[in-house]
Amino acid sequence: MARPLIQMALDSLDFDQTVALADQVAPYVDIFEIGTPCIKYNGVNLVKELRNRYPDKLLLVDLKTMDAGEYEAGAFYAAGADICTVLGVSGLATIAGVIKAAKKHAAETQIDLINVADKAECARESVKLGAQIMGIHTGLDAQAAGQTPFADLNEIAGLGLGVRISVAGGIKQATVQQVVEAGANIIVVGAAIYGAPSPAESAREIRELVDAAAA
Ligand SMILES: O=C(CO)[C@H](O)[C@H](O)COP(=O)(O)O
Repeated sequence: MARPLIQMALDSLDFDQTVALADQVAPYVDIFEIGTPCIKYNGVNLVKELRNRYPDKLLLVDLKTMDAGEYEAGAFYAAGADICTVLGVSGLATIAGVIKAAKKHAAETQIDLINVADKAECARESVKLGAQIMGIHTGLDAQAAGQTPFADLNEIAGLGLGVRISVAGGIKQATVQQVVEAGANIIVVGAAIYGAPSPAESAREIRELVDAAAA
């Protein structure tokens, strides 16, 4: 099995804390995600800062775009994003716009399937448009209501779409093996790392668990 990537969700609002957390976990993760509240608060300058600081890491900007896809995402790809997210619920015109912006910068587009009623249909149509990554995502509010991403991951992984699958939503040490075995190519972790007494130690553990599960 190809080594799954670990994506660190940087979900603080504070610019300096975000950069400091990235520095702590950098040895153990493959992708830095600038989370949605974080990018809304800090904007394109944080993309430029992380791009300059980490030229060799993948950088995902979790825009969760809902409209004006090409226009909104274009600025973030231009600033150095490798991947931007667009909401599946936004519709195919907006998804196509983000994909168009990504192509201009030789970058990629992730579809966030959060709250999409027919996730399989949305995923199939997005792949036809050229999206490279499907994001299975149980958001923080849904997590608080007791939901998990595992059933959705199994459904979308089972479609055999030939694109990478990302999974997010409370993933932690205890669930890493389950999501790797279910077929996730990108494991997103936020609170289980940034909420730990030692984020670096937690990231190191998750790296070991992901690599062991994929071996
Ligand atoms: O995109 C997000 C919320 O919308 C989070 O970044 C994502 O859910 C990962 O964080 P956690 O591991 O804490 O769930």
